[in-house]
Amino acid sequence: MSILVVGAGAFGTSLAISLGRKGPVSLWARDPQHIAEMQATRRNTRRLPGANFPDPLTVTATLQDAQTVLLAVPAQKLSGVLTANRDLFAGKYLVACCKGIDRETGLGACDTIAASVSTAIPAVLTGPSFAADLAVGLPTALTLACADKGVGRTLQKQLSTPVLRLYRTTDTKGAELGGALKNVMAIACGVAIGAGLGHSARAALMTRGFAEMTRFAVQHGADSATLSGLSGFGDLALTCTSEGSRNYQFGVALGSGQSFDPNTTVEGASTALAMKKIALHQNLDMPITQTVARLVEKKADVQSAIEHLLSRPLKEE
Ligand SMILES: NC(=O)C1=CN([C@@H]2O[C@H](COP(=O)(O)OP(=O)(O)OC[C@H]3O[C@@H](n4cnc5c(N)ncnc54)[C@H](O)[C@@H]3O)[C@@H](O)[C@H]2O)C=CC1
Ligand SMILES: O=C(CO)COP(=O)(O)O
Repeated sequence: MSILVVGAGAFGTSLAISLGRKGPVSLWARDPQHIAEMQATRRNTRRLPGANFPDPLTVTATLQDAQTVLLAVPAQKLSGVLTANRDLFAGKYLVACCKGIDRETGLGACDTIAASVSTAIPAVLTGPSFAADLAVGLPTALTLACADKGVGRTLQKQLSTPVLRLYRTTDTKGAELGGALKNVMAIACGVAIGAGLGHSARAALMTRGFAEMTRFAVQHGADSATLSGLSGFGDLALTCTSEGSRNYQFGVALGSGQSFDPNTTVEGASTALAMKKIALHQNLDMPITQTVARLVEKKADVQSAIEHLLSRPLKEE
């Protein structure tokens, strides 16, 4: 069964390389010059230098007809890509590989897919995985979530490799919310480290952040066990403690008053704003997410954000 990867950023490219070591896979990019470069060099030097393309990987300018489509564009671009390709994607297995909530609609990836391509079967591939690790074949374990059990089994088998181990669940809500919210917590942890608050403060933020993620996800129909798995706790652990994470790096820059390249994909920034809106509408207490949103919007400075979090009423854990 054929595989198409949509989006030749760091993650899409790493997935295509990883799966291309097992069999045929097409990698679609939107920029003709980028495509020509990748076809000539058999590398993606713009986004993922250092990993060669295996022979079965084809770089393509036209979206190929494939039953399994991995959507590896940033979350804020997902809806546009789906709408533009509604007919081609009808009836396909659409696997969202992005980690975020749409700022306009407040929807996660599966609901965004359902809203744009109602006949497709949505799935989510998420969990702790740096593109650079995956591309060079380092062992990685991810969650594959699909509400349709049969399709979930098919995708698990098709997308697993000897070094990419997929665990299956039907809890798409838990998987996508874990991946989206951990990015917000990674920004918060970066801010703490950047502002010199120390590792104990980071551990506190990770723990209270995990409680916040789980509370929100369960209220929205997720299973708390999913949040404790690779897509929640696993990715939180990786992203909040690693300088390889762009969300964490963005937080460090905010916390230390340094500039940050605005072209870098930082999913947690948009997701914090989306979540802030949802929390307001649903009257939910999400102190860390709301604080990150205020920092992103420049409605608070780091010092007042820290003071705000520390002055909240004392409560039971
Ligand atoms: N980089 C990583 O290690 C990982 C990234 N992810 C997730 O993967 C998603 C993509 O991230 P990256 O690949 O790292 O970002 P990236 O910034 O490296 O690449 C994004 C790609 O999307 C393409 N793109 C943007 N808008 C588009 C549109 N409208 N149509 C077609 N293509 C478009 C860009 O040209 C670019 O190639 C994010 O949600 C991220 O959270 C997940 C796991 C690991
Ligand atoms: O999601 C990731 C690792 O699992 C990548 O994190 P960043 O987007 O913060 O780089």
